[in-house]
Amino acid sequence: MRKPRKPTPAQQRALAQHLGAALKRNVALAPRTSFRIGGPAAFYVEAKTPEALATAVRVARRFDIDYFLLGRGANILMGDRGYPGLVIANQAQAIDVYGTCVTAASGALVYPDLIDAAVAHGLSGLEHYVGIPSTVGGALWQNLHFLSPAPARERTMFIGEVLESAEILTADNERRRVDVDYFEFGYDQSVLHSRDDIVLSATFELEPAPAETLTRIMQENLRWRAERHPPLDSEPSAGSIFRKIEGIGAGRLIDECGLKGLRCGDAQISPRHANIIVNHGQASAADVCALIMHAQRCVQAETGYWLTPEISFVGEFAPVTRLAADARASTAQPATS
Ligand SMILES: NC(=O)C1=CN([C@@H]2O[C@H](COP(=O)(O)OP(=O)(O)OC[C@H]3O[C@@H](n4cnc5c(N)ncnc54)[C@H](OP(=O)(O)O)[C@@H]3O)[C@@H](O)[C@H]2O)C=CC1
Ligand SMILES: C=C(O[C@H]1[C@H](O)[C@@H](CO)O[C@H](OP(=O)(O)OP(=O)(O)OC[C@H]2O[C@@H](n3ccc(=O)[nH]c3=O)[C@H](O)[C@@H]2O)[C@@H]1NC(C)=O)C(=O)O
Repeated sequence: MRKPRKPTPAQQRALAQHLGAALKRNVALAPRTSFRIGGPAAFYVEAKTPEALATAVRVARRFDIDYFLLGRGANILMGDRGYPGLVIANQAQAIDVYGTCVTAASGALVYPDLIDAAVAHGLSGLEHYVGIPSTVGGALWQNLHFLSPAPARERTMFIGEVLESAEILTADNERRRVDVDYFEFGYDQSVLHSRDDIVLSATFELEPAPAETLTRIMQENLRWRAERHPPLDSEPSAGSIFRKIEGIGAGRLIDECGLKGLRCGDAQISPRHANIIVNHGQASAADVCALIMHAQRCVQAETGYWLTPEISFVGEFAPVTRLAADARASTAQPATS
């Protein structure tokens, strides 16, 4: 990814002129990410509707201003020096239900808002993703997934299976309705990784189902997550740090290298799940990067596998100053607070 640039004075004037009072400066981003890490956005705008989202993106593109589209901030590590360009926070959240179809603006939260709306109408297809932090746009970007219902849990289910169509803003700034095939969904994969399209809204085709079935699936899935993953509210994280290694498991490799519980500053490889790094309060992006690099080196040296990050690294990063040796030493001294 190209290093984002600070807008020139002429670009800053264009932003102020076209975004008006909605444009904010120097806005803290850490509270807007699930990791609660990272420096501020130099320029920041909240888009409350798909139209406002399309406008903000068009302005940034027209004046060649670097921008980042922020969803729930659940799959990113924001750099300690923040984002020097324009952060567009997607807060377009309208949800409409017609028969068995649910249409949501791309900034709507999959959980709780979209799932609650579907379940309240007795509609099945989205309840599997309960407890996973994501906007609708982020969910299509990554083809949000979870295991099929208990007790079998025999396969992975993907949100692409219930997507009917979406409205996108193409890289050429055209608003277009596209169907599910357009997305070329795979595991953690969609066409959005390789094209500059923005999802504005999405329509899901769901199936009627008894309320008891939907409630049971949601309770079982919430329990599954609570048993395996650190709680997001008290131990902020970005979910899995590394991509899945099919049939082996990134988490298993890190665990087998004895790295669970390893700390660097306030960042720690979760003692509960080795593929999740948690922030104990004041962790910096540099602390997280030190743990990532350390895990990559250890796993490669001991198993021959290279761990590829699943999260996106956004903005400007300070150098990693605390290194593996410090991190390893800190495991010998359990935190006192
Ligand atoms: N399975 C699990 O347990 C978990 C899964 N996740 C995944 O993390 C993601 C979190 O979503 P969210 O917090 O909303 O996303 P983020 O704010 O973390 O942004 C992640 C990326 O999504 C892309 N994106 C976001 N919104 C849109 C949009 N409207 N149109 C096109 N691309 C978009 C952007 O890609 P770009 O930079 O290319 O524009 C961005 O880099 C989901 O995909 C979810 O599946 C997260 C935690 C746990
Ligand atoms: C949490 C995420 O997604 C989750 C998703 O919730 C669940 C359910 O579908 O399947 C994946 O988890 P996972 O725990 O199976 O993935 P990995 O981290 O690769 O672990 C694989 C296996 O390793 C073993 N494992 C895991 C952690 C650990 O500390 N020790 C260990 O031995 C477990 O047996 C586990 O099943 C997704 N992770 C990835 C990287 O794909 C996320 O994307 O942020």
